[in-house]
Amino acid sequence: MSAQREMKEKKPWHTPLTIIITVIGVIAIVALVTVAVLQNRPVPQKYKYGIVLDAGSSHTALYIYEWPAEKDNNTGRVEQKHSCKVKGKGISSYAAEPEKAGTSLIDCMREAELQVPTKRHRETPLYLGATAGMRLLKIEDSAASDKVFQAVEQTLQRSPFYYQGARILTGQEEGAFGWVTVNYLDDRLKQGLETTGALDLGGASTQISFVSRNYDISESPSNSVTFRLYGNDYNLYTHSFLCYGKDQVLKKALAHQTQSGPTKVQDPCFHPGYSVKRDYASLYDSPCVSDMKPKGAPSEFTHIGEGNFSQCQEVVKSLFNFTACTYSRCSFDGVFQPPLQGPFGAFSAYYFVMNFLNLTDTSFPLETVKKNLANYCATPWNELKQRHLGRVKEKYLAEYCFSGTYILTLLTEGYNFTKEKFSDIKFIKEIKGSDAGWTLGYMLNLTNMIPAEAPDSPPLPHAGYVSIVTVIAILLFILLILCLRSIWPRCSKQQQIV
Ligand SMILES: O=P(O)(O)OP(=O)(O)OP(=O)(O)OC[C@H]1O[C@@H](n2cnc3c(O)ncnc32)[C@H](O)[C@@H]1O
Ligand SMILES: [Ca+2]
Repeated sequence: MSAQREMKEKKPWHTPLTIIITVIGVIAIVALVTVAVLQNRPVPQKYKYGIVLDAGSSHTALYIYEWPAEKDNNTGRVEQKHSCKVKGKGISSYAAEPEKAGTSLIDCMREAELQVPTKRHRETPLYLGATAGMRLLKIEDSAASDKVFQAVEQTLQRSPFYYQGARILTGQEEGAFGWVTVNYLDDRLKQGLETTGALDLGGASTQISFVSRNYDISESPSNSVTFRLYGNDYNLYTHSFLCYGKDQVLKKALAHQTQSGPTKVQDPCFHPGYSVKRDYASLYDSPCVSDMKPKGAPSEFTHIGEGNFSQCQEVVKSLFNFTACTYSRCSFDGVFQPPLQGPFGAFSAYYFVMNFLNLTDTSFPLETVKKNLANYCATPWNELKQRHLGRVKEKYLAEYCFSGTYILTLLTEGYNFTKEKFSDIKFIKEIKGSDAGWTLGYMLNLTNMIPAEAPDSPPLPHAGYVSIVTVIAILLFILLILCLRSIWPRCSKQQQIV
């Protein structure tokens, strides 16, 4: 009898009640873990889309962006899904035959229809933003600019997407949205990190945008844009220089060298052995140079290369006005610029040109970069053609020496990037798979996808919350078992005594 009692006292959890509690506990824990795993398994992602057409001076490009459908209220990342380069030149080049500006877009619009799932077409916003090419056409011939827009609108309205309009961006918008794109893609805005300045070099205009601490925005209000993004305030300095894109600045350089109306121009910015006939009418056809056209010039001139970097730099420098400045400090042409600050990302033609010239590595001293460019400029034209033609457009190849010289001069003399500051510049094409440019920032702004305030988020991520609940449940269960183990012998003892 006493031996039996001892056995019961030593193994109280072998009673039917303890076994039932243990089984229920195990089932509860398995159920809890299963729910947690199922809840956290990846579900097939649904996306939303947005389309922006960048109608630049030299060409038009279509960008498709996508973001997770259930997260569009500010937490999902917007990424570039696809881009399409419209064949031919920019829409402003169709001033004489505006319908063609519309039809030129059709191929890329078809591509977009295939890229965006059909059931999303009607809700996908579609925007077109035109930049410096259309700004110049509007100055030159406002009626022609309107006709180009009408033609473009006709094509876009026929698309199945949710067309939201076509317009010319101001230079300020172009600069500011380029800055938003770069900093959004780098995740600098959400985290409130120091921002990256944006340098954009187009065909007809160029933009510089950066945040400069302690700068007085009231000194030049037209150069300042204020943003409140994710709970942080930014005072952005931005300026767009019309006629300082690389195509228009080349016209300015040639205009500068043909003021006496010569039949022959010896140009230090083109390679030795380069010789091409050009006509005065097409050189002076833009508002950037039209008022400089020499009177009584012949119909054409021979453009001859000399390949001399330092002389080329003198020609380029002469295009900037460094004397007129009514502010405390200026970049050039009397434009206010606060002190440069922070890292910079330089994209579009900055990247195309410096990448071709193998000069994107800014850890090299500026002097070395200049020496390499000087060697390149002195290379005979025939040698370059043999090396690159077939892979590089002849027009681009002929102009890399000029463009490289312009880029270095603009950065160092124009914006005042000193030897030390030069290494703060990174030449970039894209960030995490999305092209650097104004289009993404433009769409994020128009779709209100960057909130002014930081979104409130739960203190723990979902997976963390489930893990903690599971661990606590297991601990409680163990506690219960321990408790039963210590109480049960006494209970059973009492039962036995009774
Ligand atoms: O911003 P805007 O001034 O309106 O002009 P855009 O948008 O058309 O200008 P891009 O950045 O597309 O191109 C800038 C310039 O670079 C030229 N370009 C494009 N690809 C190039 C390459 O691979 N090599 C050299 N130049 C290139 C292009 O013809 C333009 O003159
Ligand atoms: Ca551009």
